[in-house]
Amino acid sequence: MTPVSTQRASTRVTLTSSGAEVQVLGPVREGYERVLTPEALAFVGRLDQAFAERRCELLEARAARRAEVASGADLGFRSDTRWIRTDPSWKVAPPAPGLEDRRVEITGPTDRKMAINALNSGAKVWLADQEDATSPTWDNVVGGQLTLLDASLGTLEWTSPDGRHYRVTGDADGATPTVVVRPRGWHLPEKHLRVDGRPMSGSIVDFGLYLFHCARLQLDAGRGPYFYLPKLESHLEARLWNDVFVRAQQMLGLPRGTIRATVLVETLPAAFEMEEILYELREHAAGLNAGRWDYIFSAIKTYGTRGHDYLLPDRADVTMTAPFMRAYTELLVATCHRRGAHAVGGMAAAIPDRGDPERTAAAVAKVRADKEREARDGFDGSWVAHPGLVGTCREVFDAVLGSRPNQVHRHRPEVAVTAADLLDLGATPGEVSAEGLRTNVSVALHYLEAWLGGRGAVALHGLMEDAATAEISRSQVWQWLREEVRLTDGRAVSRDLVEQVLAEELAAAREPVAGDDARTARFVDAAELLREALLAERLPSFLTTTAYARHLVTLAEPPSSVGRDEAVDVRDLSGCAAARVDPAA
Ligand SMILES: CC(=O)SCCNC(=O)CCNC(=O)[C@H](O)C(C)(C)COP(=O)(O)OP(=O)(O)OC[C@H]1O[C@@H](n2cnc3c(N)ncnc32)[C@H](O)[C@@H]1OP(=O)(O)O
Ligand SMILES: O=CC(=O)O
Ligand SMILES: [Mg+2]
Repeated sequence: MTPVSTQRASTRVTLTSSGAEVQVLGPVREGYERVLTPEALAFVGRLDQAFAERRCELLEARAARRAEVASGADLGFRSDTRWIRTDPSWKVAPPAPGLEDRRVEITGPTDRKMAINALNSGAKVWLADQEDATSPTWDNVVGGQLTLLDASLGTLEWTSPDGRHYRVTGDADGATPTVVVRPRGWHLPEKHLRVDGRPMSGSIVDFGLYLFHCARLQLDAGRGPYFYLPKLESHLEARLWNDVFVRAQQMLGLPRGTIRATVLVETLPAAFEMEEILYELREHAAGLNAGRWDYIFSAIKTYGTRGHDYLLPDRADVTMTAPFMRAYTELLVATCHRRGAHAVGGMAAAIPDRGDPERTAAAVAKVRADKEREARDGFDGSWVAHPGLVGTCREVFDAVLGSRPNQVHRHRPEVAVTAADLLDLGATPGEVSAEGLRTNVSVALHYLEAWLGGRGAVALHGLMEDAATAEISRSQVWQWLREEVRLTDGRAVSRDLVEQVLAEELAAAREPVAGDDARTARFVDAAELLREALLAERLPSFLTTTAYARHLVTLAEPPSSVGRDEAVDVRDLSGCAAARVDPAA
């Protein structure tokens, strides 16, 4: 790697190297220098430089496709890539060490306590989440990398404020899960790190820092640098990731194919390109995951302006047995197994409550039923949100897999899913109720408040809520308002009704935190963000891009040549400011 020269201000590091000038605008707290080394920053800076333009083009392509569907064109399987789907000869790479058996995967954010609990949970895989379950504050981004570094070094420990000491001991046999890191999606920028005077991609930062520091440590431990790739909308986005992998491996002297990636099929457009996505990534592909929550959100985002035929009922009624959801998971399993890839199931949101055994039993029963359906359908393993659910998921998959590590051999030639099946949103049974409307507003409000406070996953009403579930809640309200849907109580959803429910929910949320100025202020900010998103003429692409730009960017000091507003343009949501229309808006 080219040597870099470093100038270090108290809280700002400027690097100059062959072509990459990286600035750290976030505070550099004690310990951060272990992750933000000149070499690591130069590495992510160069990667970002190499792929920034393509990232922005692909984000624009997302916006263009959404506009086409809004004006009446339908999604469909591509004709130009038909040969990929019909050529039976290609397969993805065989499973890498530590990824052969994925019967139970625990997901969770990368703070130290949760990480240790996940590593001790008995799961086969820990999805170390810098995405749906993480609020990307600067401290969470860098702190998460420190957690991953210490976990890879085997030195991860933590003491809670009440004196409880946490360390990694693994399961009863001392085994720890394989670590699979989920970086942020392509739409999110990292505004605390700049290269050539513009914000870097959050995906490249999360991926690049982990790869740089931990790839060799993971390989030495008999595993490897593994990733989950979120929110892809096309095979061209998979190609971009593959090219990033090839370049990154070259730069670090890692053999091609060392990295492995499991792609979340969690957007409606991506469901039409599952096979192409595996093909693009085939030397790095480990499998596909059915990311059900973002998938529902994407269905609303993509078809939400197409009228009653595409209207979804209350969130609680949009289950995995809805025809369009069933079509999606059936296609995913069949596609994966045809190509030798793992099919990994999704998240049942019910979670245990240690203060309420009855609620816990009901949650466990729900999760069991969900995992049983997945195991029967051919999935090779699935996700849980809580250590208390690891045993349930394992039991269910043990019963189907026995001593085999997976059921990739189980082909599903009988599965014949059409474009119409994937788009059959209107056949989802259920109704739109006043309670559903209120729950959506309440969940989105409470989730946003937590997110602004640095927590990316929370338990609300006995369910795990994260960025994906909150996006469903707010986009449903937007769609129901647009369609002026009649609720089961006879009222039509109107601006006035939405404003009224939001005001009532805000008042109810503020009451128990009266006297806590920080939380009160966050609820007010959350309500303002939510109000804009619910009443916007055009459904905003993501809640998190606006919330991030306005509230999560904490500069140690602006770069000397520019002021704060210029350094962090709150209108620039994606870091693609040059684009005519911000594709993340
Ligand atoms: C749509 C998607 O993308 S799904 C994937 C992304 N979402 C996630 O990963 C959410 C993961 N789950 C969570 O974050 C948590 O379970 C929450 C926030 C929902 C609930 O957490 P809590 O309120 O702390 O639950 P609870 O009090 O029951 O936790 C009991 C213990 O289990 C730990 N725990 C709970 N969930 C997890 C987890 N996923 N990973 C590791 N530890 C966990 C808690 O830290 C706590 O530890 P402690 O006893 O040492 O204090
Ligand atoms: O990331 C998973 C999802 O369901 O969304
Ligand atoms: Mg998701």
